[in-house]
Amino acid sequence: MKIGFIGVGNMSSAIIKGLLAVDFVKPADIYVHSGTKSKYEAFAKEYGLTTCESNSEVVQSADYVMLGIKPYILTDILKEIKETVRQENVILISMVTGISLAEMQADLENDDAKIVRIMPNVNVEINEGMTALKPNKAVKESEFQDTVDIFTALGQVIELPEKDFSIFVALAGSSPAFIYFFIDSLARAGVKYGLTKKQADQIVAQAVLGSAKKVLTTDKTPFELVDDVCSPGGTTIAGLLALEEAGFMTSVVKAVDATVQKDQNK
Ligand SMILES: NC(=O)C1=CN([C@@H]2O[C@H](COP(=O)(O)OP(=O)(O)OC[C@H]3O[C@@H](n4cnc5c(N)ncnc54)[C@H](OP(=O)(O)O)[C@@H]3O)[C@@H](O)[C@H]2O)C=CC1
Ligand SMILES: O=C(O)[C@@H]1CCC=N1
Repeated sequence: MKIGFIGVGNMSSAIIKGLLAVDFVKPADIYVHSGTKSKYEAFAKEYGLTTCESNSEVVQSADYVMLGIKPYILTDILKEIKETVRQENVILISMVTGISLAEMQADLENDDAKIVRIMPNVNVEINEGMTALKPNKAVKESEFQDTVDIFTALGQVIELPEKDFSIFVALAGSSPAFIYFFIDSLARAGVKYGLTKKQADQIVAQAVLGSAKKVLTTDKTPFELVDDVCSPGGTTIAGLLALEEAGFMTSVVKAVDATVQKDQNK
């Protein structure tokens, strides 16, 4: 399988590193092109990837082409590659937030163009990603299965209707930033009490990792797990009530609301 990337920024490079880590494809079977030649050439050289001279050349070279570009340039890029897309049996995989399959087909002026809309997160780099996928009608079952296989190699996958992509962005696409921020805040409190930041980061990250694994492996709900940690009259309930007095759950929901709103106003 040959996989192309139009745009090799934070998200595409995380996907590439994750794929190479599990030998999903040979480095030379990954084709890249981005906005700045010096940047994508240096990245390609470091990982042994194949460079292309244009976005259209990526479409000519690869079977599956990921669109790893910002929403505001997607229309221009689709117009740039639309003739090549017509000529090649290529499957486009768009990770671009807020742009529907129908909008992309319209930009390509081609309802037969094969497109899978996805929403990954940066943790694909360590093969612990969470990716949502939705193919358009033109994508064959075997082609969609290939796309699912790519992202299964990079973590967990879920097929979702497009109407759920905005909330998925908040819960999985953007949430690593919220979770890193939570980890940093908790660790910083550790520094306030005399730990080094390095010690505190490690302690908190392991606590978050263990808690996430527990949620994924138990039949209990997260709320029941909260109860299990809160000893009557103990330290945890004191901390938990202070967290809620400061509006923890409301803050989290507000973050999700803002993320969803931004995604829908792209
Ligand atoms: N970052 C994340 O965690 C996630 C991002 N996404 C989505 O992925 C997409 C990419 O995001 P991200 O990787 O963070 O963004 P970056 O800004 O890191 O990367 C954008 C890429 O687009 C390239 N680019 C700009 N102009 C062109 C052009 N004319 N032709 C080809 N490539 C071009 C840039 O090239 P250069 O730098 O060489 O100029 C760069 O490689 C966005 O739509 C985002 O919403 C989705 C899920 C998670
Ligand atoms: O911030 C963004 O717009 C992208 C989408 C999800 C994560 N990063």
